[in-house]
Amino acid sequence: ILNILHYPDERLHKVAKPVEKVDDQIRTLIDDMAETMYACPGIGLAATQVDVHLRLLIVDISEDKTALRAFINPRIVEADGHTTYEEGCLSVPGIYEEVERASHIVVEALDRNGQPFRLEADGLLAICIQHEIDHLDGKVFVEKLSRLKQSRILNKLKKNQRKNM
Ligand SMILES: O=C(O)C[C@@H](Cc1ccccc1)[C@H](O)SCc1ccccc1
Ligand SMILES: [Zn+2]
Repeated sequence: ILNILHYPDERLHKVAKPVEKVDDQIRTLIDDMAETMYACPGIGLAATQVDVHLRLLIVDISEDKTALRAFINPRIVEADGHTTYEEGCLSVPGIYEEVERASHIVVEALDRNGQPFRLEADGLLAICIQHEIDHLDGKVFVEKLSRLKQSRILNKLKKNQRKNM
């Protein structure tokens, strides 16, 4: 199980670098990230969140954890429509806020064997992939909200940390 960085950790703002070679080390990282994600539980996880600043994310929105997909060097090549969803984030525990994103996307990426693929996604899968790619670009969903909401969230997180000390 890998340690997940918690907002407002500055490392969550680092921009991830492309994966040069899809080798066994990358495949081990994918497996470790999947184990970590399922344990939370979560339906998505970006390498940035486990302090590995490489352009790699995993998603599995299936109920029975049988649809794990790895996206290496993902690029959104088409994005249209609008949808809002009450998002959460494993790096911002306890915070859920409405976020607007594209409702349909086409993503190109490499899979865990280094093979290129193209995926069309709608609904929760599209939302999740956009949320994870934001992590690779050093963005956390709470930063899309108003300044007022962000300050209230930071205060709440600080209060939670004091409580857990
Ligand atoms: O922190 C993450 O990146 C994992 C996120 C992925 C996600 C966020 C918003 C909307 C969809 C996916 C979640 O914490 S995974 C937990 C979860 C589970 C079911 C539905 C939404 C979020
Ligand atoms: Zn997140």
